[in-house]
Amino acid sequence: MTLTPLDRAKCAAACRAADFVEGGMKVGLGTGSTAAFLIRRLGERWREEGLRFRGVPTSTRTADLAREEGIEVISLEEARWLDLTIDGADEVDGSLNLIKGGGGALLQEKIVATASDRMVVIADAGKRVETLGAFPLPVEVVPFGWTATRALIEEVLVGMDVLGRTTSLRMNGDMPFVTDEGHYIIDLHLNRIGNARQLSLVLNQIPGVVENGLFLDICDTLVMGHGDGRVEVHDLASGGTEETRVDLAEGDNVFTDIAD
Ligand SMILES: O=C[C@H](O)[C@H](O)[C@H](O)COP(=O)(O)O
Repeated sequence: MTLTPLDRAKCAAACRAADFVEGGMKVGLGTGSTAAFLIRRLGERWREEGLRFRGVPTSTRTADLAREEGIEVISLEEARWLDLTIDGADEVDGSLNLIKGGGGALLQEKIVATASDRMVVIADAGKRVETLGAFPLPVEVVPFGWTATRALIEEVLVGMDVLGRTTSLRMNGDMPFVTDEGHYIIDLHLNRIGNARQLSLVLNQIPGVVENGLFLDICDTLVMGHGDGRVEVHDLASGGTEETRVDLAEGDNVFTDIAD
C-alpha cells in the first residue's frame, strides 16, 4: 500500500517540520492526521538518531501515539514553557491565521501553542485559503446550559461580518461529541469570516463559551506540503519562503498505517 497524494502532502510537511526539533527542546505535539505523521517521524528520529526531547501532547490521542513511539511525554504544567509547538490546521490564510479544532482538540492546542516560543503549522496545500470561514468554526462550550449558549452565539452572529449563520452541535454517533476537557463543540457554518479578530473576541465573551478555533497571531511558520513531495516553508517574521523536497520513499512504507 502506498500513500494517497493527500497523505503524501501531509507526510512531506510533517517530515520537513520534524527537522525543527533539536535535542533538549520542550515541544508541543499537535493533534490530527497531519500531526500523527509528525509524531511518527519524531519517533523515528528518537530511535535512529538518538534525538532526545520532551513532548507536551495536545490530546489524549496524541499522548498515546507519542508514548507508543517511545517519546518522553510531560504535561504542560511540568514543562511550563515550550521552545516549539508543531500542529496541523483546518484552514490557513495569508497572514498565517488559522481555523483549528476539526478534531476537537482546539482548547488544549491553543493553550499549548500560546505557551510556546514558536508555533509551526503543518498542512497540505488544500488548507490554504484567501479568507477563513469555509471550514466550520468550532466553538468549545460547557455542557451546562449549552442550548442557551448556542442561542447567544446565534444572536451575536447576526451582527457579524459573516456569510452564513447556522450552527450545529458536534455529534459522536447519537451522543454529543465530548472533548478531552469534558466540553461540547458547536460548529459555526459561516462560509466567510470578514473580521476574525472581532468574531473571536465577541464569541469568547459569551458565558459558557470556553474557547473558539480561531488562532490569530499565534502561528509563526507554515510548512505546506504538496502531493509530489514539494514543501514550502513560509516564515512570517522574515517574510521569506523556502522550497524543498522531501523524499517520501521511506514514509511510503513506514507511515501507511496512519494514512486516512
Ligand atoms: O482538533 C484538531 C486539530 O485542530 C487538527 O490539527 C486540525 O483539525 C487538522 O487536522 P488534520 O491534520 O487531520 O487535517
